[in-house]
Amino acid sequence: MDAVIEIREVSKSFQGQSVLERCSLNLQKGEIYGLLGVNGAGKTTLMKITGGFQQPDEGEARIDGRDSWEHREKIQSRIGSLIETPIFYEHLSARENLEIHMAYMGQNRDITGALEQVGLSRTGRKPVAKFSMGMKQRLGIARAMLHNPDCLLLDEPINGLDPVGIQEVRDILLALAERGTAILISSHILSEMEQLAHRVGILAQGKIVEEFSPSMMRAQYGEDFEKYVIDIMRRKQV
Ligand SMILES: Nc1ncnc2c1ncn2[C@@H]1O[C@H](COP(=O)(O)OP(=O)(O)OP(=O)(O)O)[C@@H](O)[C@H]1O
Repeated sequence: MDAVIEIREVSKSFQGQSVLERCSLNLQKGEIYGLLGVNGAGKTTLMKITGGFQQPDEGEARIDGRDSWEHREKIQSRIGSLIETPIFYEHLSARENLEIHMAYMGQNRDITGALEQVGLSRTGRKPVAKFSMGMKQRLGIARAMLHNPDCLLLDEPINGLDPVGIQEVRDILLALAERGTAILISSHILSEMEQLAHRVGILAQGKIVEEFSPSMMRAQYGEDFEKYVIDIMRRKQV
């Protein structure tokens, strides 16, 4: 089966400091891939390169066969992404922000349904400036998935969400994957990855140093599962 996301031997340095070093990974249609790594491991950088928001020094990222950097405008109009803190028109409401986004994407989708899905349907005319961090995060998720993208890039999407929000987002992502969306998601929270990801990759020393299926790993290691994974992350840290 063809991969929706293909990252091949991507390298990236900032001011001579290598962050990614010949990093490769693939994602299939309908797959949720969890990117796990310590602070500064390069997860956000990898997400940005995947979505064509940053140019790799070497190697390539492809979405649906297209080079993400070369075709970044087209790619970014097709994928959904939530990378770092989402930026909104702060003086406008949640609905107005989504309307502007839809106009930009040249689409007309069910904004009411999307707001309901993320629990923001009753925010009315309240400007985003008055939203809590979790509410902004929910709005970012609604915006990322509003146009039913084939591919979603989500950098720590449950950051700032309450347990209800986490459950809602988890259900939404599982349903999207069920319908065929490929989802690359980063998180620091292993238990969250376990409940969501089909495959988890540990990013350390600039590349994926270990890949596993959380359910198989749990079956194999039982209660020692977390310890095993944290040990790998610790050992591979530079
Ligand atoms: N534009 C930039 N200029 C300089 N350094 C950068 C830039 N972007 C990222 N870095 C550096 O690259 C490294 C990896 O950053 P990145 O944000 O990708 O890590 P991360 O795994 O997402 O971290 P966290 O879990 O803390 O969010 C860090 O040392 C960061 O300071």
